[in-house]
Order: sequence, then structure tokens, then C-alpha cells
Amino acid sequence: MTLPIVARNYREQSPLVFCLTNTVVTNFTANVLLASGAAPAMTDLPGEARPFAAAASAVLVNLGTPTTEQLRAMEEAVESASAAGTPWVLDPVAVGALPVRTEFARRIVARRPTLIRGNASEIMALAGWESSGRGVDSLDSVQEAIAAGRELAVKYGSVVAISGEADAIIDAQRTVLVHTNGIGLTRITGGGCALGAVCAGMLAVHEDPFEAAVAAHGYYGLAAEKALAASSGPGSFAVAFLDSLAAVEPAALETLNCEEKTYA
Ligand SMILES: Nc1ncnc2c1ncn2[C@@H]1O[C@H](COP(=O)(O)OP(=O)(O)O)[C@@H](O)[C@H]1O
Ligand SMILES: Cc1ncsc1CCOP(=O)(O)O
Repeated sequence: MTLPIVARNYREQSPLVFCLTNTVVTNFTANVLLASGAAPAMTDLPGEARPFAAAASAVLVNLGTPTTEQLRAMEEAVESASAAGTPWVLDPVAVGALPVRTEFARRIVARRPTLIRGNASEIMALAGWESSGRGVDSLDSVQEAIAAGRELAVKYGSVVAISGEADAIIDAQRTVLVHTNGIGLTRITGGGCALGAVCAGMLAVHEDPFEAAVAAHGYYGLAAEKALAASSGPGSFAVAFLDSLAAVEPAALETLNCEEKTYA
């Protein structure tokens, strides 16, 4: 895989990532994109979403705090991104746990996201499986969700990324586990949501979405490890994480601990 090249292209090209995301993590997500070298832009107004999705490098649709109006803007953005060939990421936050977004996510996924990114419970629920999410958190393991992820990948032609102790990246043929220590990210809000934005940016700079997703997870996880070593609790971790995103060298991805899995 060409992971360092993906990260280098990301820094050099600074993709414009249009985020329709939740109110909890908007500011953090913008800072994560800036620190990592991308350009964030947030709007969720119907009427603006359509032209912007066609002009942006990539689009993130995150269902964390949907409003009726935001859902309309998301439909516009997805329609427009699909027509323009703009890569887009679906993050099905709390799908399975809450009804309105679950119905919406199951409908919009049929528009074939370039990448579906979520925790194990969200991916299982999106695939129509029994799951045991607790609000925005997963109570299921990545291993339990891999078969559900593959079902989504086959059905919609999407890459699927499942976050957890190790992150699983899946498409119809391949499954790779990315091993980094991202535990610090589970102690602040937005750790998963901002990862979706970085994934969107990496998709914009590399033609193979599977490799782009692996690179995004690896880069993000390496930054989290560096930040953990430099911090003394969740507050200082959040600040150190931004510094680490800016400091991680693309070449660090050469030695990323990736495990290719084969399943029957
Ligand atoms: N148990 C864990 N140990 C180490 N890192 C984790 C663990 N769970 C999640 N992470 C990391 O935290 C980040 C956010 O993942 P997660 O918390 O699963 O997302 P979400 O916020 O969507 O539930 C990812 O980079 C993931 O690798
Ligand atoms: C707490 C919360 N509630 C609705 S969205 C959200 C943010 C969740 O962010 P993450 O799952 O990335 O920590």
C-alpha cells in the first residue's frame, strides 16, 4: 500500500472538506482538519449544500444531532456529491439507538457512500443486525461487526471502517485491521466524528478509497499515540492531539501495524 503517499498528498493538496456534522463536535472537527493540513467548511443550510457539495473536495455527513432542516441539506449534499463524483462519508452516529436517524441512514446509504465510518454497534445496526449501542457509544466489538461491515460493503459498493480497539477497514474483497493505541480519543467527545472528516479528506486525494481509509485511520491513530504520551488527562490530550496531528510525518505510515485478515 502507498500510505505515506496518501498522507503526503493530503498535506500538499489541503482538501476542502465540507462537513454537515453535529453541534457537539463541529469546532473540534474543524480544528482537527486544520491541524492535519486540510481545509474545513461547515454549513448545513438547504440551498447551500447542493452547490457546495459539488465544489468541495469531499463531503462528510454525520448524523450526531440531526434537525429536519439539516437532514434536508444532507439529502441535497449527497445527491449533488454523487452527481459530481465528489467522495462522501456517512457517519451513522447512534443509528440503532434512535429512530429518526436510523430510518434516514438506512435510506441515504442506498446512495452508495464512498465510505461508511462508525463504531461496531452503528455498523451492525445500519446493516439491519441486532446491536447494543448505548447512545453514541458501542457495546459491541469490532470483531462482531466485521461481517455486518462486509454486507454493507458488498451491497453498496462502499468501503466500511469500524473503529474500536483496532480499526477494521473493509471492502468486498479485503479486510485490514489497523493497530494503534487510540484510547485517548475515547475520553474526549468527537474522537470518532473528527476521524470521519479526516477520512473524507484522504478520499479526496487518493483514487483507491480502501487505501485512503487505511491511511486516515493509521495517521489519526499515530497522532493519538503521540498525544497520549505528551498529555496528563483528557483536557491536555485534546490539545496535544491537535499538535500531534500537525507533527506526525507521512513517512511514519511506512511502519504502521496493519494486519490483513482473510475470512471464509
Ligand atoms: N478500546 C479502544 N482502545 C483504543 N482506541 C480506541 C478504542 N476504542 C476506540 N478507539 C479509537 O478511538 C477513535 C474513535 O473511535 P470510537 O470511539 O469507536 O468512535 P465513535 O466516537 O464513533 O464511537 C478511533 O481512532 C479508534 O481507533
Ligand atoms: C455526545 C454526542 N451526542 C450527539 S453527537 C455526540 C458526539 C459524539 O462524538 P464521538 O462519538 O465522536 O465522540
